[in-house]
Amino acid sequence: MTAAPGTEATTKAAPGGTAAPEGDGPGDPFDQDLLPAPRNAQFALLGSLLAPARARVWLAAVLLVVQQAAVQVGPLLVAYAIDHAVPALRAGRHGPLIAVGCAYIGCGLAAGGLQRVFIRTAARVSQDVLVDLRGRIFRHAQSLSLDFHERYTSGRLISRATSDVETIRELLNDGLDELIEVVLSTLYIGVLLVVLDWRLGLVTVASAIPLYASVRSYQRRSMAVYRRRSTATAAVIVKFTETMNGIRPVKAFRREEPNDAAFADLNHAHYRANGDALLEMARYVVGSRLIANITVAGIVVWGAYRVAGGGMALGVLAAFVLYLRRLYDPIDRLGMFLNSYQSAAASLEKIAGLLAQAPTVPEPEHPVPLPARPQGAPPGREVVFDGTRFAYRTGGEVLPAFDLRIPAGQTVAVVGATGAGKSTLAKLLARFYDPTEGRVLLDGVPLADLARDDLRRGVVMVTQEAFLFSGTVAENIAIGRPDSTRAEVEAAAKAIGAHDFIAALPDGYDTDVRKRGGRISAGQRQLVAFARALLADPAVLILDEATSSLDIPGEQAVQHAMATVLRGRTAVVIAHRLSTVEIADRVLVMRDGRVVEDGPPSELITASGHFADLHQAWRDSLV
Ligand SMILES: Nc1ncnc2c1ncn2[C@@H]1O[C@H](COP(=O)(O)OP(=O)(O)OP(=O)(O)O)[C@@H](O)[C@H]1O
Repeated sequence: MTAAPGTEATTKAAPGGTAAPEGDGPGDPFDQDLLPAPRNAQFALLGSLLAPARARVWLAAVLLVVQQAAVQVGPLLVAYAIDHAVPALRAGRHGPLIAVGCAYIGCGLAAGGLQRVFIRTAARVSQDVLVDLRGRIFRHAQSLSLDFHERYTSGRLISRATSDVETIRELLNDGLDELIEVVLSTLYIGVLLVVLDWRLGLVTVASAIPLYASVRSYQRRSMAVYRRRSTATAAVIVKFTETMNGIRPVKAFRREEPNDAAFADLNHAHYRANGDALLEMARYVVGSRLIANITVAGIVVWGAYRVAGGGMALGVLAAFVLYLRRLYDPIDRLGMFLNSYQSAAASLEKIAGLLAQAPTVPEPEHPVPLPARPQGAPPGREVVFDGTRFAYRTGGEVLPAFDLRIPAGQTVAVVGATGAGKSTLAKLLARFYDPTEGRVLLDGVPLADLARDDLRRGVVMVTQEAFLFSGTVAENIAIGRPDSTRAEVEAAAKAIGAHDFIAALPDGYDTDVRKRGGRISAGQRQLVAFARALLADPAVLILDEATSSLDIPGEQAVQHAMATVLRGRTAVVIAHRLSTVEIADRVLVMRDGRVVEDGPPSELITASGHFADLHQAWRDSLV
């Protein structure tokens, strides 16, 4: 047995359900949101996400280049109207003004049409990227080994897949086109200004130097703030999900108030990080507007003197001022873009760190098939622990040089004090972990060499939490063998003795286990888990027997079901009940990661060893 039910696969829960990730100390990367990744992994990730949409990205870029050209013609037309169409009008010629008006409307329509196509193309690209990214996070998180999930909490994973993906969505949907637009319009306008009047143009271009410095300093300062904000967001999500996951211990230990206080602290830290981010943004906007306004004022004054002196046409000055507005207006939006860029960069870094984690229990490169069972051989398969040593990443050695042979078809009950290493033995046999040294063999084939499908068919572990997924009772049983028919599902349930209670549910086998009326008791959940295992029909079944005290009829039903599911295969039961030990062919007593007694139950009971003492204690507890 390991942690409290429901927490086994994530973390060891502290009282109150506020699970703390286990770490190697202050330097443990798993204490941080940011996991170690190769340099520039985030750019490689972005590149690989955009690669399938390369053609669309180019199309969007070309559309934007043409669209911006159409947009930037406007002030030139105004200059032409002031300097040429108005004098022509004074001379009685209407043609130039009508031509300018039509050209203005034409450019506006073209820009609008192109923008529409661009938005649709960009939206497709960003949707594809997001779907791909979410899928990659889910698939990768699922493929990572149990030791990863025990250290990196599920709350953090959720925040990677939700809030981090969301910030990337914001960048892709609202920020990226903004940046390209700003860069393009700056280029167009810069060239047009120098062409219109090179002296004033150069002054404007010179103003880019302090503006660039302002952007760079904002970027530097805000990166740290955005990292902090994204970590604070994740902390809020982690606290929320972990508290709700552990709502039972929260209630049992009356942890509501301390939890409220802890959540309020995290919420406040998030508020402060958010406030700091906005403050940085405000500083940037104020600074860059000041630079822009000083430049505009200087140009208007100098330009006015030159117009008055006849060195410059009025229309050109008007176009200049219009262009300056267009040049400086996006500065605030550039800040907003940098804002979402910083958030997205921080999120992308975290997601890249997650995706860079390799499973510690990898699929074999050259899988070895399980040998066919000879005719007449006993059912099940032989299990051998061959010089197996094992230590969790966080902690000392749990199994020191472990040797064990379980012949095919044998039912072994494993008993021992808490922390003796029983669950660890079971998890090594289910290949949740690989041994630090030595091997675990199934009919002579190391588990590490078995293909995933062979391993799934070969070894099944039923944990005591008997987890039910959302869906119907029938679907939950069919997880054991997804291609099974309804008749096979019902046959398994009948064999286990679960049919009657399932038939009595509001919709029988089609009852949704998460909906009202579909709630089933702990003992019934165990029966569903047994039916699932029976349907899977593995060669080796590992059972982490529930310790929860069932009522007597419930206990009897579970005992009967257990006997059914264990029959005809190799079985390892982490036994907590006397009755379970009695149905075993062999009992292993474990202490400190070693087998200290090994034999049939009847022999061990009469001997004067550890098992006899345990047996006596059980008997006494039954009185
Ligand atoms: N995920 C883990 N990370 C680090 N140490 C662990 C982990 N799981 C178990 N341990 C440690 O390994 C040792 C053996 O634990 P194990 O769960 O195998 O014992 P057990 O015999 O099944 O005990 P119980 O009946 O209480 O579950 C214990 O000292 C435990 O603290």
